[in-house]
Order: sequence, then structure tokens, then C-alpha cells
Amino acid sequence: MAAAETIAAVATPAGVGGIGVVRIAGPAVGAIAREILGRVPEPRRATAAEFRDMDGSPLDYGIAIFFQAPHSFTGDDILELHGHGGPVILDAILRRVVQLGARIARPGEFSQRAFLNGKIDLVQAEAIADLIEARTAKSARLAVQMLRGDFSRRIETLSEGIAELRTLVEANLDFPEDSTDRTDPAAIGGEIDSLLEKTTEIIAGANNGRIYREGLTLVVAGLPNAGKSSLMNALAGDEIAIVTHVPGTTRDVLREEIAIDGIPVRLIDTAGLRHSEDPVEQEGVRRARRAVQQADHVLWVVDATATEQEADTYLGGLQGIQRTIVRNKLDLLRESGYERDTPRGIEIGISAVTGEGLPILREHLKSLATAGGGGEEGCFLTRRRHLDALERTHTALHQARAMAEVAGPELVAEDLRTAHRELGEVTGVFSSEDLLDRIFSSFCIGK
Ligand SMILES: Nc1nc2c(c(=O)[nH]1)N(C=O)[C@@H](CNc1ccc(C(=O)N[C@@H](CCC(=O)O)C(=O)O)cc1)CN2
Repeated sequence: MAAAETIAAVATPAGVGGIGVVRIAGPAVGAIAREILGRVPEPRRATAAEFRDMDGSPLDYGIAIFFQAPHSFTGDDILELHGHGGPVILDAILRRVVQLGARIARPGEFSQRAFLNGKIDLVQAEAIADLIEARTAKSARLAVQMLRGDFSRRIETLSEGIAELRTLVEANLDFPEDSTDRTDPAAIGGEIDSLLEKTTEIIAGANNGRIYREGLTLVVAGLPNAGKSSLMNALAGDEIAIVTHVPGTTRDVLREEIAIDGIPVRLIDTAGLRHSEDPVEQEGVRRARRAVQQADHVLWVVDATATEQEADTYLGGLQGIQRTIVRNKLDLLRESGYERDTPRGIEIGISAVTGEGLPILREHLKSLATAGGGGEEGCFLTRRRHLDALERTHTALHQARAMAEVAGPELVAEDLRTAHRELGEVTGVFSSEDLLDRIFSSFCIGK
């Protein structure tokens, strides 16, 4: 089970901090501990010790923790050296460890080992990365649930259901004379229906949760001087874009992360979409167009004091793109905030300057973000990868269901086998090296 190579990395973030941790995993851990600490510490006990260099001189004085295989995060022997949190000292400790036979770990390699040693499944490994990178408290909470194995257990239960049915169908293939009521086509069909239902339920939860991981990309677009940057600032709550009354101020695409009810929202402020001779501004307009094409939703900002014709310019270019019209600068007209349905789509009246109507806009954005459900119920922080595999499982089960009606058990067995394998990709029971490399290489160093 334990890997032959010993790997090491600084597990704490780069930079200066109170404490920094060098983590070492693999069979050379015992020998490395004896060299650096003079002994192998008692397993799982924080032990104060001098970390010694090659010539015996002290590198640092810190805490060492030894985790004996298989009772560690990765399942290997692990030694953690908790030193002082400075880049020079941590680098020196790491160098010493490498001198003693460890090699620098690749990003995600500790988690990959935990997976390969059966300590965690693929969903849990991904949850570790998602937890570290969570952009809102809600996303983090959902990642912890994934890490605890809540989602994996749902998958596991479904997988066992498929496996059981496979056994039944396949046994019937080998020993048709043993067939019972449970193996008649109608009974099998009923069993598949129940598996299909469970799959659909998990897919719904997976869909609900995806928004908390991926977030929503919201592009703020409109004509120059419509107040896009002021709106962006009002939503983001601080001054991030330069706001002036000179048309064409925002030449690049500005980004800001905000959270709407725990959903990470990437706000992208774009240059005004207008014809310009200035090459820099032209580039801004080009980027704005591209951002609009890639958005989940566009807030089309119009100046409430402009003529309707002026405000409608370019709206035709947003055909087929989900959008909300935001009529800004209501303060100049002394109007109150509103939301109304118009032939051109939903329109919300605000004043980014006074804050008038902003609560209405925020409420609207929240409903956009949670349009796919977003409820807490059965909601999992899933990835596209999980959904794809679940959908392929559903397709195969559906096919098995059709076969149960019209064909013999051989074809039903075949489709059930496919469903079982597709589902196994979620937790990594069946996974290609390629997929694993792709997943783990996106992790950060030391993880
Ligand atoms: N110091 C430290 N903190 C850390 C980690 C770590 O590796 N080191 N983690 C790393 O990411 C996370 C915690 N994950 C961990 C998961 C399992 C085990 C572990 O020792 N498991 C053993 C024993 C379990 C037990 O006795 O209850 C096992 O599974 O056999 C340790 C940390 C976050 N905090």
C-alpha cells in the first residue's frame, strides 16, 4: 500500500507567518526523523525538538509530529516539522529533508496518495481543493460536507443498488432455471425505475450545488457614461473602478468578486460599447464584447435620462443572452426604485449614487443565482465532472429500462454494467490515470 518514494513540501502558504510546516510522507520518514530530530517521535504526539542540520547545528527549534502508517492523512508514514514561519528557514528545512532522500512533492501529490491508498475517494480529494479555494462561507461549508463523505455515501448507496441488480440479472443469465419472481422482466423493470429515480434525485442536488462552486459571471455592460462603474462599486461595496463623468473612462475589463447569499459572483465591469477611434478604447470595447458573450447574465445599464432610442442601442446585440436592464440615475428624475416586466425584458430602476433601488436589484440577482434551485436541501458542491458521469449513468439505466421491456437479460446486464462503471467514475472506483493527473495537478503545492 505505501509508496516507495518519500515526498516533501512546505504545507503552509508562502510568505511570513507564525508557524510554517514541512510535511514529509513515505518510507524514508523514520530515517529522516532520526537524522533531523535524533529520534522518531512517539506517534501522534506533538513533540518539541531541535531540527538539526547535517553538521548537527540547529536549523530551528519547533514541533514535530510523527504519524505512523497507515494511520496518517496519506496512509504512509508522515512527519510534520512545524518550524518558524519564514521562507528562508522553511526552505532550509526542506533542503535538509531532500538531502536525506525525499523529493519535492508535486502539487496535489499528498492528496493523490491519500486517494491511491484508499484513505479518501476522488470526490473527497476534490473537496479538499474546493475547501481551500472556497470563495464564500457557504461554499466552504458545502465542501466540508463533501469531505466528510456525504455525497460519496449517496453515490455508494446507488452503486450498491446497481451492483445488486447486476448480480441478480447476471445470475439469471448463468442459471436461467433458478429464475424467481424477482427476475421476471416486470420486477427488473421496477428495480431499474427505482434506481433511475435515485439517480435523478442526486442529479438535482448536484445541479443545485454547482453554483456555489462555480459561481455566476455577471457582466455589467452598457453605453459609455451610463454609470456601469458606479453600479459595480455600489454592488461591490468599495471603490474599485475609477468613476468619472468622462465617457470612455473604463478601458479595460475590471473584475470583482462579491457574494450574494453565499454564491460567489464574479462581477465584470466593461468598457462602454461605443464606436471609437482610440485604439486603446477599441481594445476595451472588443474585450467588453467578448466578456458579454461569456457571461451567465448581463446587466445592461442605461442612463434613465437618455432617450429610449439611445438606451436601446446595442440591445439587439444581446439577443439570446440572459440580461436584465438596469435603468440608472433615477435620482436625477426623483423617481423611486422599481422592478417591472417590459417587452424588452425585466427592467430595474436604481440610482447607484444614492443606493435607491439597489435592494431590489440585489434581490433580483439572488433569484438569478439560485434559478437552478440552490436550495440547501440535498445540495452538494459538485463539479461538472460529477454531473456528466451521473448523467451518463442515468442514460445507461434508461437504456437498461428500455431493454428490460423488449430484449433479453443479456442486454439489460450490459447496460447495467455500463451504468455501474459510469457511476464509479464519480468516486474514482473506475478512473483513468489521465483523469487523476488532471484532477490532482490543479491542486496547490503541499496539498
Ligand atoms: N497538522 C495537520 N493539520 C491538518 C492536516 C495535516 O495533514 N496536518 N490535514 C491534512 O490535509 C487536514 C486534516 N486531515 C487529516 C486527515 C487524517 C489524518 C489522520 O491522521 N488520519 C489517520 C488517523 C485517524 C484517527 O486516528 O482518528 C487515519 O486516517 O488513519 C490527519 C489529518 C487539516 N489539518
